[in-house]
Amino acid sequence: MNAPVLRIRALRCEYPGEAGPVHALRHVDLDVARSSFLAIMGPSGSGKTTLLHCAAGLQNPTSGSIELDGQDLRGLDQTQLARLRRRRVGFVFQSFNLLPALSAVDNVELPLRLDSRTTEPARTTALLTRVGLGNRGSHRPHQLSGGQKQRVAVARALITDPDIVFADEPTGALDIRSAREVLRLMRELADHGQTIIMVTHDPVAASYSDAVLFLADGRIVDRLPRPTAQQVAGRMAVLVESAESAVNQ
Ligand SMILES: Nc1ncnc2c1ncn2[C@@H]1O[C@H](COP(=O)(O)OP(=O)(O)OP(=O)(O)O)[C@@H](O)[C@H]1O
Repeated sequence: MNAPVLRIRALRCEYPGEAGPVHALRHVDLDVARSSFLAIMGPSGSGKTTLLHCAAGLQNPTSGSIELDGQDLRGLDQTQLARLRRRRVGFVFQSFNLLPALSAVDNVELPLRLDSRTTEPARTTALLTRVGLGNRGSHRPHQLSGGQKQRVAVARALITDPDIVFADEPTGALDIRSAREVLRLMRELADHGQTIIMVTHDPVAASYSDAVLFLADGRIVDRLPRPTAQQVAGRMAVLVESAESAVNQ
């Protein structure tokens, strides 16, 4: 593999808990290739969100290293981490997180404005066209369907030309048809060179990725390249069952 765009080594993350520390990530090593679409799955509480947040510079791990395109996040102070989040990564959330008072165009341009950078109307229009909403630029979120809102959110994530787009349950709030549209879009983006890391509970969503990483109890326990939804569902059933029997012991 060429130099990975994301390189994680010996990552551990603990939270304080009443009965001692909660080990959310125990020892995670991970290389993510540029232009790849990676899905992260695992039972509830297995550490998916923690891994996504650490990798995106939203949260400091307890120990271990994270390199984004060769830059070690460990040495960065909060201001530098905020700049890295604004410029080098994009986010897509289950709940869209669009500002209701702003048009689609203004929502897409928001990351540039927050970073005091100039906007280029032609680029915004091109991005909205790329996500299939070229004629919806003046619409506000309440005038858009769930799938359209999420496609605006994808365009917003792309406006800074990020190294990686992190998507946390991007189809969790969508009906099946809208979810498929968003997933097809993400697949197309990855085919055109965009690196995407997506946390999902949905085996069908995971089947759009190049590979699925399975977490259990804070560790990577399996990896499935070129996944089918059936294969993913089968592996998840085994992991959920063993997580449940561990809790009941
Ligand atoms: N802020 C926190 N304080 C204490 N414990 C936390 C905190 N955030 C997460 N945890 C714990 O860390 C572990 C991993 O949580 P995380 O949210 O990363 O899992 P997840 O796989 O994303 O779960 P889900 O699928 O339910 O969203 C869980 O045991 C969780 O209870």
